[in-house]
Amino acid sequence: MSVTPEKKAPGVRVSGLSVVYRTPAGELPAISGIDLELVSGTITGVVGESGSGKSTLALSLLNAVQSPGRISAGSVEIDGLGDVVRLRGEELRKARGRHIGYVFQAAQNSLNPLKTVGKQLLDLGRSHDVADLRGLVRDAKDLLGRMGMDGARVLDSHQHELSGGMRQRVGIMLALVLNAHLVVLDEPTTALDMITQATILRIVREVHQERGLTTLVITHDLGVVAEVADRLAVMYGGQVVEQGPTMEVLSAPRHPYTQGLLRAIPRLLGDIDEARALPGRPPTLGTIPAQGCVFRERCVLRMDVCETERPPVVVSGTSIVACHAVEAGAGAAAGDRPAAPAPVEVPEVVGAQSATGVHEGRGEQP
Ligand SMILES: Nc1ncnc2c1ncn2[C@@H]1O[C@H](COP(=O)(O)OP(=O)(O)OP(=O)(O)O)[C@@H](O)[C@H]1O
Repeated sequence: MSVTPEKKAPGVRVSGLSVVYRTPAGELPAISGIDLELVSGTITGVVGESGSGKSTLALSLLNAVQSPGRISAGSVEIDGLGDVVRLRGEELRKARGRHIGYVFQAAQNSLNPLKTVGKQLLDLGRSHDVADLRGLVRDAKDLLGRMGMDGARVLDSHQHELSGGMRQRVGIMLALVLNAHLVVLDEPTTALDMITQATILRIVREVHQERGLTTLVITHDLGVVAEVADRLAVMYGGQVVEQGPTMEVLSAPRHPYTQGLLRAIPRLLGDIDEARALPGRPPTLGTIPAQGCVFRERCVLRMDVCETERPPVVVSGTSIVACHAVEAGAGAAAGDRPAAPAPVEVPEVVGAQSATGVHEGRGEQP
């Protein structure tokens, strides 16, 4: 298959995507049957608790799921590249970096400690047949300068000479410098202080607009998506349970899980007791229910059908929610509706508090 990438923000359509990991108990699904569209030129945020499958989804966009994992079903159609799940070898290597830029979790620790950043930049350029290496260095300095750093100094530095926030910005520079038009950022601001986090989110937004990108931001922090994302997808137990325009989802969440996540965020103003942690724990690979609704164990709207049937997808405008109770409520007369919790406020502070409490990054690299 020949790859003829378009040099403009590509649209991405993820359809029926499932990934399994091999375990002593057999192959178990980490994500199953995911449908998600990244609209050309927009920023999509994917949010969910640790283990919900966010990083696995991000890796799938690059066809970079490593053994013991594998994509077991579905497709990832990227405009100009086709179905990435079918790409192999050199085509796949070229697609990554050149057409799909990415910063993976723990990017802060993924630089080569023995080489300067500049040397690694040149290696990257050569491996992608960049003819104008001077131009590449110029672009890198420019990007680093935009992110508030002295580009020349950073390129001359080794990893240990840079702070965590600086390394994170170097990671973002390396994701953008080959001029990819689809960019995947997995936890771009985790482990950064609030000021650095706000700076990085502003840069992500600015560069996205200036360069005309399609961007996917993976995070466990609802404050981060509220800050940068045009659209939001909420993951739980390896499935997307709600998606739609960010402000719509945050101001009128319909899935009980999204409602629970929002309630768990303490406010700057107001009574701290009003923040209510979502009771229970998210499922692990071995405990994701094989049938029915993956969220039912923690759900206040649980019904009998949730035990056996995967929730139907309820579409309303450009928002989608997968929930039996929402479907029943939407279809029933007002008096018969399940008692949906009241709407919740949009988070006020960027990253003031993780939506999900503790975050456990593993720092896997493709
Ligand atoms: N290499 C692996 N081998 C076995 N199981 C894995 C592997 N990588 C991920 N998993 C499992 O797959 C599920 C999804 O993990 P994933 O890392 O995609 O979630 P996540 O939402 O990104 O979590 P986090 O925010 O902690 O990174 C989890 O149950 C995880 O334990």
